[in-house]
Amino acid sequence: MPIDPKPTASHYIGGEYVEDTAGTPIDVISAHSGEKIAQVHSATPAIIERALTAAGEAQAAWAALTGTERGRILRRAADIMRARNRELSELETYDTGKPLQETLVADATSGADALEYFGGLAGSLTGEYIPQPGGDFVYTSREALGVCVGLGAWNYPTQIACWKGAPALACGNTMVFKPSETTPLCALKIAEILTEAGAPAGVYNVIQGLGDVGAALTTDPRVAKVSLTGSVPTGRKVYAAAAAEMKHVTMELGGKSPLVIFDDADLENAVSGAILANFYSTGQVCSNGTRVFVQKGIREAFVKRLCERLDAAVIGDPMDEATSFGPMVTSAQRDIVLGYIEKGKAEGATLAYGGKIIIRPGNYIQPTVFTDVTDDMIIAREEIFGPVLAVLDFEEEAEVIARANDTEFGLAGGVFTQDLTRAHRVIAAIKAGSCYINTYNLAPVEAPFGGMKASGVGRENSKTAIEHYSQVKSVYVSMNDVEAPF
Ligand SMILES: NC(=O)c1ccc[n+]([C@@H]2O[C@H](COP(=O)([O-])OP(=O)(O)OC[C@H]3O[C@@H](n4cnc5c(N)ncnc54)[C@H](O)[C@@H]3O)[C@@H](O)[C@H]2O)c1
Repeated sequence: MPIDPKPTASHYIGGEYVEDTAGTPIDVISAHSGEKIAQVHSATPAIIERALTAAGEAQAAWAALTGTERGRILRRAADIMRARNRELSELETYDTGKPLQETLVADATSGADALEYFGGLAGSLTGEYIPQPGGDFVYTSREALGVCVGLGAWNYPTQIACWKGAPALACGNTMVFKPSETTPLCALKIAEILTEAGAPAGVYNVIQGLGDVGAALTTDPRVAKVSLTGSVPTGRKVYAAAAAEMKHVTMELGGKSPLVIFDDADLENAVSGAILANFYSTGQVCSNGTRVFVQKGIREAFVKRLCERLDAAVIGDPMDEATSFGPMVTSAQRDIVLGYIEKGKAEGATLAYGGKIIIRPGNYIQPTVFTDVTDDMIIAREEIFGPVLAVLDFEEEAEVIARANDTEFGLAGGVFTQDLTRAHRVIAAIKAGSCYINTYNLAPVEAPFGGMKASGVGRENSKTAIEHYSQVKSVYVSMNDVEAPF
C-alpha cells in the first residue's frame, strides 16, 4: 500500500505544521486518476508574516553556528531522506504523476545528495588572507545573505526544495520556500526532516500559494535573495521585482535545447540520449533537448529506431514500478501540449509517432515525435514542456551550430558523435550552461547546473552555488601609522 499523501497541515513554520483555513483552498489532483487526493490552503498575509518572522528570527543564531555544525544537520537530514526514500518517492509520484520507477532513483536521492554535498562543504567556507605592503593585510570572510526565498516549479518538487535549501542553509541563511501550487506536498516533508535532523525552528519554512504569495515574498524588504525555478515569463517578473530592491537572485528557467546527432554517432546510444532528452518525466524537464538535429546520413535509421524503442514504453499507473511513462502533471498542461501537437501538424511537420491523448482517467498523452520540422515552426521555437520531440535535419557542422544557437534560450545542449575533437569543438560553440557529450540530462550535485541567455541567472549545485548564497566581506588591516593629507 502506498503512503497516504495528505499532509499534516498546509504550511511548516518555525519548526511545526501550521494551518490557516482562511487561505484559498488548493486541491491536489492525482495525475493518474483525476481524483482529489489532498488539499492545502494558500498562505494568508498572516501566514506570510509568520514565516518571514520565523526565518528572520532564526537567521543570526543559525549563521553563528560553525559551518561544521550546520553541515552535520544537513548531512543528518540527507541520511533520513535516504532511509525514507520509498515513502518520499511515493509522495513525489502522488505530487507529480511521475513514475515511481523514476522517483525511486531521481528525486529524494538527488535532494539527499544536495544536503550531503553542501553539508560537507559548510565547514570549509573560509576567507582569504591577502598581504599588502608594510605588513598590512586584507582578510575576507564569507557571510550569509540573510533570509532567502525559494520558489519552486512543479516538475521536481523534492529536488528543487533541496537544491535551493541545502546551499542556502549551508551558508548560514534561513529560507522560506514556496512550492508550486500544483505540487505542494513534498517540500513539507523536507522541512519536517530538517527539524528532525536538528535544524532550529525557523531555519527552513514552507508556505503554500500561487504567484501572489510568491510575489509578496519577493518584494518583502526582509528578504535578501530570491531563487526561482520556473518559466521565463515568471522569471522576468520575479527578477524585475527583486532588482527593484537590489536583491540577489538565482533564476533557473526554461529552455528549448538542441541535441545534435552526427552521422558517426553510435545509433543505439544516440536514440537512448534522445529518449532521455525528451521523454523522461513525461517530457517535463527544463533541460530537455527537444530540438533534435539529425545529420542526413543517419536520419532515417535514427527515426526508425527511435519509434521502435518508443513502442517499448510502458504507459500506465505511475505507482506501478513497471511503468516507465506516466501521465502529465495536470490536465491543463496536457491540453497545452495537445495544442502544440495541433500546431505542429498545421505547420506541416510530419507526425512520425504518437500525437494523441490516451483515453482513460488522468492526464495521459502518447510520446510524440515530429519529423521534417523546420527552424521557424512554433514547435521548434517555444518550450512545450511535454513529451514532444522535434527532428530537424542538417548537413554541415557550421550550419547546425548556428541553427542550434538561434534561440532566446540557453539552458542545455548535447552532441552525439564518435569524433571527440568535433564533440568538444561543437559543445564549445553551443551557447548553453549545461552541456553533454554522448549522453544527456545528467545533473550530478558536484557539477554546476543552470542556463545562459533567457534560461537563467546563476547556477545551482557545485561549489559555484556557494557564491550565489553568500557574500564576501573584505577587511583591510593596517599595521602602520595612518598618513593623511592634512
Ligand atoms: N532551469 C531549471 O532548473 C528548471 C527546472 C524545472 C523547471 N523549470 C521551468 O519551469 C517551468 C515549469 O514550471 P511552472 O509551470 O511551475 O513555472 P511557473 O513559472 O509557472 O511557476 C514557478 C513558480 O513561480 C511562482 N510564481 C508565479 N508567478 C509569480 C510571481 N509573479 N512572483 C513570484 N512567484 C511567482 C509559481 O507559483 C511557482 O511556484 C518550465 O518553463 C521549466 O522549464 C526550470
